Amino acid sequence: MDNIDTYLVNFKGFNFDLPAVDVDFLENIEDFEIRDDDIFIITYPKSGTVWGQQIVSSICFEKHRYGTETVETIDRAPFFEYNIRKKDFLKIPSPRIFSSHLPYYLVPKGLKNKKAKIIYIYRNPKDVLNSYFHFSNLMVLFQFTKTMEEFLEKFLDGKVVGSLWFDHIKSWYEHRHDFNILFMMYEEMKMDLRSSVLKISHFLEKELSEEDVEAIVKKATFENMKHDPKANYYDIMHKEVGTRSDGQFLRKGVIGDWKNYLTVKQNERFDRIFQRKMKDFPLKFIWDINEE
Ligand SMILES: Nc1ncnc2c1ncn2[C@@H]1O[C@H](COP(=O)(O)OS(=O)(=O)O)[C@@H](OP(=O)(O)O)[C@H]1O
Repeated sequence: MDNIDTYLVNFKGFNFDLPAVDVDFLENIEDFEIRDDDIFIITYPKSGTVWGQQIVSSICFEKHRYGTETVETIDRAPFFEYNIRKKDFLKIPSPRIFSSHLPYYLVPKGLKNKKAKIIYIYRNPKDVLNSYFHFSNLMVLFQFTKTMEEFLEKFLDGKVVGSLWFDHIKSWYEHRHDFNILFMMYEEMKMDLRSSVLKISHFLEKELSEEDVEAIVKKATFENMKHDPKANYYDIMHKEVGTRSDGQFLRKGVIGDWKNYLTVKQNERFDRIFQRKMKDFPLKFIWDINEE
């Protein structure tokens, strides 16, 4: 355990958000008892976690899908290592859905039984960087960074919650055979939400009617989530955790917004590092809405 500054703590080589993490929980995470029907949504921060929560919750729970309950998405699919609302995970009825940014080597070892399921959502890292820059400056739990240049430095050094993006995705992918895992790409979800919902429901072995699929797709659009108080995190951010301004969690939800924030020089630098680090990595990335 190594406190890096007032915002970051390093535990076993991975950076956590110091104000939000429960260190005792981390110490015991390896032995956390996994149920066969547990579902984990795992991401590097700002890659579509909350979107995944909304989709998976709507697939698993009819009441969530049709809005006939008052449960917020964060309570349907709580963050595992950031248990902000202090839920008793042992009392959550099955199927439990957890959200997490953990690296493969820190997740409960029961996940290796390959019965419980993991959905790993990834996003092109320039949009991750950009989303992260805005989010960190909004939330009091994260360090404020004046310029994109400064944040880029931190991101490329892995001095952020979640450590290095490159390590996170590469090591999860390399260890995919140890888990029952489905990789989903944010950009594909954006371009074809319906197919993505079907892919996820198939992986979760949930039968859905045409009406169900339609309801889930509708519920998981950016526009719907942005205006749905149970899904948009407004209360938790602004009333419970604390923000520096009136920004939104569901900021833009688009592909390629990084183009509005990275200079040509910053972009070229990113490309050079990306090419070096991701050489031979088989998953493709979509950087621009006009790409396929
Ligand atoms: N429905 C839907 N459609 C498209 N995009 C969506 C959706 N829901 C969330 N988002 C966008 O995902 C970004 C937040 O990522 P995370 O949920 O992983 O953030 S966190 O790590 O849990 O804090 C953040 O991206 P940016 O808008 O680029 O900042 C959210 O807007």
